[in-house]
Amino acid sequence: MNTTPVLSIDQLSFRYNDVDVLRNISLTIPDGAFMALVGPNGSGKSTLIKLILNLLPSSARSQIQLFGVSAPKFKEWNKVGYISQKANSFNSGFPATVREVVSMGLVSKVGFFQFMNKANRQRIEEAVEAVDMTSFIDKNIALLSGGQQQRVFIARALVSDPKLLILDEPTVGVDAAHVDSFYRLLETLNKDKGMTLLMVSHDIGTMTKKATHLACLNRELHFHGEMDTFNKLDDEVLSQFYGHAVHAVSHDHGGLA
Ligand SMILES: Nc1ncnc2c1ncn2[C@@H]1O[C@H](COP(=O)(O)OP(=O)(O)OP(=O)(O)O)[C@@H](O)[C@H]1O
Repeated sequence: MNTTPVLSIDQLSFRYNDVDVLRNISLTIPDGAFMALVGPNGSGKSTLIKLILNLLPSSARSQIQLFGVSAPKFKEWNKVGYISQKANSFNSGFPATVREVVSMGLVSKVGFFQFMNKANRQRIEEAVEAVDMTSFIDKNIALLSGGQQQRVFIARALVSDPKLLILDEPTVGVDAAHVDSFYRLLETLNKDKGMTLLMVSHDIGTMTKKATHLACLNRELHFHGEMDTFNKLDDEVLSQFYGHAVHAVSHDHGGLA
């Protein structure tokens, strides 16, 4: 385990035109953590993820460090995998096999002319195996269920062997039967392979059980730390972080809508 945090953010603020979206965010993700980033609609979760991934170039990015390197200078993007919310609304008529979709995770990282050597073909097959989709490898992705398609997108993110996997509401649109196996897969990646996870979610109830660390965002960071610490907080303190919704969650472990 590495003592350099996988991600650290120091007093980051960001605004779209004249609207303050993120205020004074300081956050650390230790190597090997599974951090949940939760917050209501419009709280700035996707904006924060976009800043981390350089999808939103801004001078504010100098407040972010990835693997100990200032984000504007960071080059090792093969260490970072990303599964967006949109993966689940993928055009199901898209004519590509599982193998082809997963190979795209390498094309974007190493360039088209280098990617189809034997070693990379093997990496593609290993990524498909890791998500338990080997028997579907030459099937058209359009013929798969939502849960199976989502596994393929995870394989696409895994193929470059990332050290940090960022997931933006990955269970939206996935049927309940597949959500459980999805969390089992995340657990394997995190605990067995030591992959650090950052997962955006609305569902604080589920996250308190699955993740090791928590960040509660509502434009500002209301809580940031280990899940055990969060779970020991009493209702009064929780309400200050998150309003009445967390008060309810701490009793029944229901989800936040
Ligand atoms: N490109 C943009 N230009 C201007 N304002 C934006 C832009 N993108 C997002 N916003 C605003 O910034 C705020 C934060 O949005 P963001 O998408 O980061 O929140 P979120 O927590 O991810 O929300 P959700 O859970 O609904 O996806 C919202 O008020 C949103 O309307």
